[in-house]
Amino acid sequence: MVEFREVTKTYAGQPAVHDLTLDIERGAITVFVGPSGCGKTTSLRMINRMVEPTAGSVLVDGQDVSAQPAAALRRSMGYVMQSSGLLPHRTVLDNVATVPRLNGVRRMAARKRAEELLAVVGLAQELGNRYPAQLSGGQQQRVGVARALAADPPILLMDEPFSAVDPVVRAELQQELLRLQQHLAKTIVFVTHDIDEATILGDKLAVFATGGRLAQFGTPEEVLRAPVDEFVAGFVGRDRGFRSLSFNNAAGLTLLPAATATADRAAEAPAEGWLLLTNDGGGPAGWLPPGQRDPAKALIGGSLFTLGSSLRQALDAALSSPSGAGVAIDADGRVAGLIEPSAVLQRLRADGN
Ligand SMILES: Nc1ncnc2c1ncn2[C@@H]1O[C@H](COP(=O)(O)OP(=O)(O)OP(=O)(O)O)[C@@H](O)[C@H]1O
Repeated sequence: MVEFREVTKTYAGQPAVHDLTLDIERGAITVFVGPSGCGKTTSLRMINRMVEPTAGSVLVDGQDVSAQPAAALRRSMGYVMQSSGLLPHRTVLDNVATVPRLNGVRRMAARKRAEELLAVVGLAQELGNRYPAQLSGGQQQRVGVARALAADPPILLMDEPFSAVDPVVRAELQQELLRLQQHLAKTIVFVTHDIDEATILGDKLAVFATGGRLAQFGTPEEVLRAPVDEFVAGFVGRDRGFRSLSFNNAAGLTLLPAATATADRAAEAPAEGWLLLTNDGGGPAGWLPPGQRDPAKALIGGSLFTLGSSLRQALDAALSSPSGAGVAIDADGRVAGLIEPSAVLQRLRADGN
């Protein structure tokens, strides 16, 4: 779909991108990741000719982009950037309708489509008549995504789109993008310098190194488990072993039975050992330490492990639990058992890791 062929871009003799050859898969999310100044944005912008290569070529669907009119090419791809790039003097709806209008869609039809897109990206209809400055940063980024999707382009270019919002909103936006992508199946090229964001979103990661060199191209799992050199190993960080647990399915993990009681029955439970309080629906509701059976004294539980999710979640549940044993829940949120940290390690050993 998008191919870089021996692409180099130099500024005043200095390489911003050096000899990049890369195939970007159709319908997948490819993340360009790497430290600041290593050529990610420059590479992205050569796809829609915002930047022209010094040497080499970029092909889209087999056609060299340099042979296509730049303005039309740019309109044929969605583009989302860090500052949402919205036009300040136009309402949200008009911003979203901009590209369809440029493409000749009639005003009413473009606005109707814009209204639908606000819903798609999770924004309330009434925000449509506001101006960008009247929205939060996270809302502005959602509008930016809606605007990029408005002309239904097959390719979406996203340059650090979520880096200006706080971590909670950022995590929400990442999940929204993944949810959208399940239906849309766009070819997405996403730039970030955050390896966590890259592993969450990417089907493939292209790790860039200083000097605009492509250091590694592979799935997030490959990059975390087998970095090709010291640079990539250093960039993906010291937690990479822990992070790569996200790729280990926890099926077969040994669960221990949990001693549970609802708050009104807690006093009747044996005094020894930790007691897991449950609510009426059978879900976890806090922990009582050995010897303590007063529900008002319950300790807040740790993170929960949902059956079927990754070993990373399982280990995190175990490590964050006040009792030292993580709580596993089923799809209905009911307590399914307990996870000891040692069970996670056993499971890993069985996997051969
Ligand atoms: N228009 C320009 N003129 C001169 N040098 C440029 C220009 N654009 C980028 N560069 C240089 O090219 C190199 C790569 O820049 P680029 O923006 O692609 O990096 P990046 O990996 O996206 O970094 P960041 O994460 O900080 O945005 C940098 O050294 C930068 O200073």
